[in-house]
Amino acid sequence: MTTINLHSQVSGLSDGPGLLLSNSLSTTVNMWNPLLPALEKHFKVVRYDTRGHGKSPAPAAPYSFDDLVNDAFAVMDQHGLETASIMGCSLGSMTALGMGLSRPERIERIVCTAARADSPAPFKQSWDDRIAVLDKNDISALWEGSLANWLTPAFREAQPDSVEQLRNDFLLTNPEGFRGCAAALKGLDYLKDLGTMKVPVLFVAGSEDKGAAPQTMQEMADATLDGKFALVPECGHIVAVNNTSGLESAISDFLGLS
Ligand SMILES: O=C(O)CC1=CCC(=O)O1
Repeated sequence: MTTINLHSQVSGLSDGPGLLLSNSLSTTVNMWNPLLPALEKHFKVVRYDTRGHGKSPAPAAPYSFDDLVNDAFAVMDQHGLETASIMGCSLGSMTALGMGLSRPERIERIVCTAARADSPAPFKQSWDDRIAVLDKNDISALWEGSLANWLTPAFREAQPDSVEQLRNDFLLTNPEGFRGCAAALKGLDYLKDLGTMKVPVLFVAGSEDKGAAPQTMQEMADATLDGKFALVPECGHIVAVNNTSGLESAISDFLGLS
């Protein structure tokens, strides 16, 4: 498997325990900005742009979760993290699950926000529909559809600067990167393995998220050997942005932030 050099940033305690942050589809390292102050007091925080996103290169599609997992371990290696906890959002959460399943000895804890673990037919179809749009348009054609589930209407109204930041980063998504990640998402198949997961996992759902609905995530937690579930109220898919303090409360005990 070819290792590619992804864009990453490091902050927080240089000698602290590692925490790797993995972004969702069509976002960048910036999606974690609101949560950083709470994390940097306790961890060496390493965040990276998934391949095809932000400032990272976009190899030719398709990608698999094995590729994304390999990329993430390469980022850990690059920053001298033999072990780390991982927090993801959606695509990044699924990558975190793949890391925990494949090399549990390197992963302390996993926080999955806005995650799914399988790819039923309507989910697969939604990726084919988006790729069909992308065949005829540039990436901006997908923005409004994503935003509708990413952030609650109240947040969008109250925080236009946050929406603008997400939009700017969305437009950095390389179309090849989007296609590659969509292929990985269509092939997502971790649900059957969650019962053998050796790493503790906290699943955090936004109350209004339709793509990774609370019920789906509760079921994932139930299926996971050492799985827990938390609900963040008044919140869509991009939990770290939409309800930062709610996410902070949800992860506080699990990651030892208090
Ligand atoms: O972007 C979306 O609409 C939902 C999503 C699926 C995978 C991911 O990272 O976000």
